[in-house]
Amino acid sequence: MSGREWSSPEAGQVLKQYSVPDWPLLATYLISEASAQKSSRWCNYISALPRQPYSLLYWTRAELDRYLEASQIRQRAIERVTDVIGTYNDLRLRIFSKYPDIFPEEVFNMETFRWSFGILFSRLVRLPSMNGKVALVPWADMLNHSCEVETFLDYDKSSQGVVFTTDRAYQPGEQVFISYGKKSNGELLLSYGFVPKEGTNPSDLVELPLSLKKSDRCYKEKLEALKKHGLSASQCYPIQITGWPLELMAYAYLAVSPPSMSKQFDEIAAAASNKSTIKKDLRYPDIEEKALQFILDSCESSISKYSKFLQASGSMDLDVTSPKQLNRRVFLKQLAVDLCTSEQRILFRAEYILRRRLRDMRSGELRALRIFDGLRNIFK
Ligand SMILES: C[S@@+](CC[C@H](N)C(=O)[O-])C[C@H]1O[C@@H](n2cnc3c(N)ncnc32)[C@H](O)[C@@H]1O
Repeated sequence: MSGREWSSPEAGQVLKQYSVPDWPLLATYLISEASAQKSSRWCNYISALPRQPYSLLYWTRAELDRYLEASQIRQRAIERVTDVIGTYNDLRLRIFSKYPDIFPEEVFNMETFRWSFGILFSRLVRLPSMNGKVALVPWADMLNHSCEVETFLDYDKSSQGVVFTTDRAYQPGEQVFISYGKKSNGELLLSYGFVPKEGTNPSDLVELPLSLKKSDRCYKEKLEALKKHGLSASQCYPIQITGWPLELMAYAYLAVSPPSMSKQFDEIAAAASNKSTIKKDLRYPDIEEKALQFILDSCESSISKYSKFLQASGSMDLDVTSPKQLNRRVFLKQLAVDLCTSEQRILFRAEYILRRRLRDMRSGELRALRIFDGLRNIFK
């Protein structure tokens, strides 16, 4: 973005001088152009943008705590809000405060940054053909997402524009969708403020938190091994309706492994790290049952958190003082119910698979024990 493209060229020059990265640069640009109103070349585009994008950036901390307590997306939203506040404060301290005439606080403040970041999170397009460069693409960002299409926006060199090709035939007047990428329902809520219909998103997943037990005799050694591979005593792993990653199983092996396996702690912790490039399907038959039980316990503890929220949501006091606030709270609560229902559904599936695997293992062991007892009786 060159200085000439700014309605306020001085603002563009200052940001260039400070080598501001893409996202904060675009966020500042958007605010600057919005404040230029009719004299901005993007006036029509900006006036069509939502005043309040629907992302989780616009949920208060109390709303996140209340409605998303069961989901790990709550933590992601808190981190995102913190990042946006941090980015704004950094720009304010390093740049805006030094050029108050170019960046007056009435225009460049936390509220306008929350808006511009909300717009970026819900409308930026990543262009694979331009090495993943991000861009706001007027018209293309009017397209809604569908989990059922495989149509992505990209830069096309021959036509020198952003294009997409539909993956199916559409009837005249029918709504055309694109894909915002293979994102879970939680990620779609986080950035775009909506949750797809239940069971329609093949990329959906739930983050399952796992933790080492504080009472573990090898807690210190295991934690050390985890830290060495960039992990901590509590880790989240994605579970999909189709299964879970090898890293999750490795973490479970580490959590249940006895002191006699201390020599393998490092190898297991490495396999639990998704940073390791060599994916290793570790197998420790002696502790497999314990590891599966550990995952099952974690699933059940998460499921009960979702159940508690979903049961309470029916009779939840929305604590409002105006009809406008009531509409907002009803809307947010419904989004949270939809998200929690979809995440809990994945956990129910994992619980079913784990219980069946454990039952098969245990009945196999029982059969082996019976055969062993039978043989012992014969020899008696
Ligand atoms: C890139 S814009 C898409 C165009 C949008 N309708 C608009 O012009 O504001 C992204 C926003 O559209 C909405 N959106 C996109 N796909 C949706 C869907 N499948 N269901 C509900 N809302 C959707 C969300 O509010 C999201 O933040």
